[in-house]
Amino acid sequence: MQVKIKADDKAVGTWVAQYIAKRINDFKPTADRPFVLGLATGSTPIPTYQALIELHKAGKVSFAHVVTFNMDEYVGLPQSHPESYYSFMWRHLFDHIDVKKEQVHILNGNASDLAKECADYEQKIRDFGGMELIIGGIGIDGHIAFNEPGSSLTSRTRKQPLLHETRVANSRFFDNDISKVPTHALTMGVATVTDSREVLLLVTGHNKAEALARIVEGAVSHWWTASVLQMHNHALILCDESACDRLQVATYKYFKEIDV
Ligand SMILES: N[C@@H]1[C@@H](O)[C@H](O)[C@@H](COP(=O)(O)O)O[C@@H]1O
Repeated sequence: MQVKIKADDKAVGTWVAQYIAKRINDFKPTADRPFVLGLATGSTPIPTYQALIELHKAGKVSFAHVVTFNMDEYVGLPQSHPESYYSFMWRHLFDHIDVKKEQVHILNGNASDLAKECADYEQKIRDFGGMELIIGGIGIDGHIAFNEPGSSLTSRTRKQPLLHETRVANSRFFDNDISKVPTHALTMGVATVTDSREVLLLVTGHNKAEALARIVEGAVSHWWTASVLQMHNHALILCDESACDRLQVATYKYFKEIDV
């Protein structure tokens, strides 16, 4: 696991967008051999999406042969709801780049058979040969996608109850009214995420400082599910200065020194 420390969330977004664009361009995707990209929601990736849109508009990257899979979606929230992850992704990224609806995959939290929806999603990822790169954020409790504390590190795409803490955090998108926040989500499992050949974790802001310290310095644990990235052979954490507030000085200096 490698850690790169940037000044702020904007610098993280710029770096990650340039990195994604380079990975897509180096891959030289075609219709028969698309680049399979995993994507996330939340406020953390927004600067990355803004920077990706700018790169696209400047002609530096095309998504014509990119296939996307989103990490998660709320259960029972209408797709048209402004806070569904479907709406989020179109609003913040897909509406502004050259991606067509059929290239985009987002779990359907209103499917009549949710278990089948999850199994089919896993199969679809496999049919595309697996994900080349996935980007994600973390919750304040260290969850990756919606893999709340206690999720098996070998878990697969499934329905997951949301912790009270997560619903409180996400209530800011629902008029600060926790009763409006869905109680369940469909989420890629931890192992679905780590099957990606490369994982980029974005961690910004002081409220993620404890999670970052646990994930980087703590033991691999189902209690801080993103800590599983310690076991991944191509995982990169992009964080900003304020997210480093709880790292040991030696850890901070080490990652600064080796990032040349
Ligand atoms: N399911 C999402 C996660 O994918 C995201 O990482 C997390 C943090 O969101 P934010 O980036 O807004 O702090 O929120 C939700 O729980």
